Amino acid sequence: MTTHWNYPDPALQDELRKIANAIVAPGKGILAADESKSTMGKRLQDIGLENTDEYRRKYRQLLFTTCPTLGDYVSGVILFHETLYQKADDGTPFTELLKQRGIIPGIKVDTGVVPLFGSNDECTTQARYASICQANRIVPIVEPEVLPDGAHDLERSQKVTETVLAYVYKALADHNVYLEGTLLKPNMVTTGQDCPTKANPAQVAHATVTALQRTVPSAVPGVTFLSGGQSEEEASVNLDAINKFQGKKPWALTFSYGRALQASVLRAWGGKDENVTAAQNELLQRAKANSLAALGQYTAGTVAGKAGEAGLFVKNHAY
Ligand SMILES: O=P(O)(O)OC[C@@]1(O)O[C@H](CO)[C@@H](O)[C@@H]1O
Repeated sequence: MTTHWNYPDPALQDELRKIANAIVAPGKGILAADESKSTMGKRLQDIGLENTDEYRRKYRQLLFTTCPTLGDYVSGVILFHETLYQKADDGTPFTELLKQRGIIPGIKVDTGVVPLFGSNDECTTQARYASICQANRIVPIVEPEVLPDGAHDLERSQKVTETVLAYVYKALADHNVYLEGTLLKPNMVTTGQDCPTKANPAQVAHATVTALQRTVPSAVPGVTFLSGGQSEEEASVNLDAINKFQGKKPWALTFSYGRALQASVLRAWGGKDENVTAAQNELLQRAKANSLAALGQYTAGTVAGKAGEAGLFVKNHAY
C-alpha cells in the first residue's frame, strides 16, 4: 500500500468512467458468456452434446447473431479467452457482431480461481486484478461471490456478504483503484440453498440493498449481480424487487447473468441448427425481462421460458 500515488490521468479516468456508465445505462445489463471450456462442457453435456471446439463456437455464434434488438437490453458481453478470437460461419469476428449490436465486448482475464491457503475450501484470484485492468484501459468487473451452499438464513448471508464487500473495498482502496471506472458483480443476499425457509423477493431486496448501502461507495457506478444458481425467473423477480425497493441506491442495479440468461437458450437449441431462431428468441425474451427488472418494471410470470423455473444451483460452484 502506498499513499504517494497519482490518480490515473484525466483522459484515462474519462474513458473508464464512460465505459462503466455505458454498461449500466438504464435498463441494460451484461450477458456473462465467459464459461471456461470445462464449465461449457457441463452445459453442453446437459443437452447431450460433446464438448468440442465447434459446438462451443456454434453456441456462441447463436448468442451473438441474435437480432440487434438484443442491444436494447444487453450492453456488454463477457467472453472467454478462446471466444475472443472466434468467428461466425461467414467469417465475421464475434467481437464485431457484438459491436454491430451496440454491445461492448469484455473478457474474463483471470485464469481461474485457486484454493485460498488455510481457508475452508475458499478460492481466490489475483488481488491486483482491478488495478492491472485499469492500467490497460479495461473496466474491471470485481466479482466477490458468496456461494449459496448451506442451510444458513438470510441474516447470516447478509452479514457474510457485508464482511466480504467491506474487505473488497478496503483492498481496492489499498490498490488505488479508480472506483468510478469499476463495476461490482456480487451475489444477491439470499437464504442458503438448504435453508428450510426461503426468503421472498422483498426480503431478498431489503437484505441485498442494506448490505450494499453499508459497504459499497457511491462512487461506484453500478452493481451487476451474478445469478448464482437462481432460476431464470427468480433472478428476474429478485432483481425487479431490488429495483422496486425504496431506499438509498446511489448505483445502477442490474444483471450480469450467466446461467439465468442461458438455461432456456441451451434447452431450446439442443445443438440443432433448426432450433437456432427459437433459442435466440428465448435469449431476447429473458434479456428483456431482466432489462425491465433493472428498471423495476418486470411483472413476475410474464416470461415463461423453456427453463424459466428450473433450479440452476450447482454445488460448490467454481469456474
Ligand atoms: O452465477 P451465474 O450468473 O451463472 O454466472 C456468474 C459467473 O461469474 O459465473 C460463471 C462461471 O461459471 C461465469 O461464467 C459468470 O460470469
